[in-house]
Amino acid sequence: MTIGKLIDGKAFAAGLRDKVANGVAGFVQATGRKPGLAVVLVGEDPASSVYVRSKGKMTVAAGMESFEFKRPDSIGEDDLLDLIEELNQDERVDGILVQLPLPRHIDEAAVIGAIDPAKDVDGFHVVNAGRLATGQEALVPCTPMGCIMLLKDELGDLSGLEAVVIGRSNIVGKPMAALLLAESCTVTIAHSRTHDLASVVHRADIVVAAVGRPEMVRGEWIKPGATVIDVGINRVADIEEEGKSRIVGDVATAEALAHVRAITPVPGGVGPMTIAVLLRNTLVAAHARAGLAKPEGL
Ligand SMILES: Nc1nc(=O)c2c([nH]1)NC[C@@H]1CN(c3ccc(C(=O)N[C@@H](CCC(=O)O)C(=O)O)cc3)C=[N+]21
Repeated sequence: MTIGKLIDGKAFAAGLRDKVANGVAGFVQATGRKPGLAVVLVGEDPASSVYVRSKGKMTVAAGMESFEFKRPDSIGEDDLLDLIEELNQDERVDGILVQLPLPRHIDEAAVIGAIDPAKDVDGFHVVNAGRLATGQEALVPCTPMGCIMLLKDELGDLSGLEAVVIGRSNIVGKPMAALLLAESCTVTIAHSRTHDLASVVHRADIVVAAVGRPEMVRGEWIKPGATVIDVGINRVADIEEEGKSRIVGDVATAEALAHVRAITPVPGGVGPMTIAVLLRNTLVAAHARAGLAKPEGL
């Protein structure tokens, strides 16, 4: 049996961050200031803290200004909304990211809705979601945008291809489907209520798995020669070493490799792309806010 290829998202993301760094240098020359990204973290979740730290490091490495705001779990919604309003008004801030999920007592939609859409580098505001859905210029959610970049790099023109997205979240599934549709794919959104998921997936030339269930998509589900993007990041107990954990995706990668043309690994696939696109979106937002043309090649 032939073996498919692993898509090196880590390397692709590094290349994208280099392009962003070049674009940042141009922006600094044109405006005399650095693009700025503000990240807001509520609570002490260790995994979230790790991601926020790594975002901050990569922001600075790309030549941008990083502003981090940590607030306790106990923060009231009003105080969080006040912070966002401050960041909306701050001229040094081009991008605002509020790390999700938020504590249960805070209305996530209200917080996202308070972000200036021009600074919404996550692309979660309804204005950006609506612009994406209607084919207008928008800030696009980082993870789906990263997936599209990997797919176009692997396959070239996507038009006419059968794409199945598993998962219907506002963060990945829905914007992913909108982007695939914009590339003229035939798009199906499958989810937890879908009947006979295996058969639905078997139709697909492109599979995007974003369900958050470890290795749920099995190798035999995959149509021979399909390209698979695994968005899942699931921490599971390591059976080899007691007390240790490892990260697996939503796809049984080893099985799938016997069927696919190409598949993204976890880790080292979509995850690094998410942060690289966040930097890209921050640079794009900075250009728009400064009245400059969109940076080329990004
Ligand atoms: N407003 C908001 N925007 C986000 O974009 C957002 C968020 N909230 N909340 C949390 C999730 C999670 N997330 C990840 C980003 C990069 C990796 C990543 O780089 N992962 C590496 C390393 C994985 C590891 O070893 O821990 C990989 O997959 O290779 C993972 C997860 C962004 N998120």
